[in-house]
Amino acid sequence: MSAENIPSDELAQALETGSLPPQTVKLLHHHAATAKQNSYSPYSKFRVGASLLTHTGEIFTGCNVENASYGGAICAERTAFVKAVSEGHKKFLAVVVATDVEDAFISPCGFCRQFMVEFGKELLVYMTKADGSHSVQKLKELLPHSFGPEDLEKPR
Ligand SMILES: O=c1ccn([C@H]2C[C@H](O)[C@@H](CO)O2)c(=O)[nH]1
Repeated sequence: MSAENIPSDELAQALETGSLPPQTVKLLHHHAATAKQNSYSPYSKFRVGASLLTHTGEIFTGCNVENASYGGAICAERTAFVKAVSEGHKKFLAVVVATDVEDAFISPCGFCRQFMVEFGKELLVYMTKADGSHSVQKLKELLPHSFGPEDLEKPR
């Protein structure tokens, strides 16, 4: 976890407006890009880092971790989520994904979208280019008509 937490007024603004202040996105991208340096991706050579902002302002990071079995690879987003959840966090405001791709905003894979929707559809997903410029969408826009924990509570 980062020692630098995000101030509560910025978190309140994010909840109200559905976006984070530019300096917060910049900080989160910096953390994601730093985590990307630890990417273990000898097979794809596609480095990914993610930073995850909790609703109380903590930042967790992750990178993709590949495996000789190929199918055992874990994406950067899921690494960050698992780190945060296993430290007791379950409410999140935003995730920022960083790659080395220069001319496209890389968005989370379908598996990660499903994994993340478990913890809330309102999550802000910041997709970035290598230079830190970004595109942002809510998870519910990236994964419409999703299946989630609430469905398991429906009468059957
Ligand atoms: O949003 C993404 C997309 C891909 N990957 C990883 C999985 C694999 O290690 C490599 C190539 O797909 O990139 C991520 O970590 N996050």
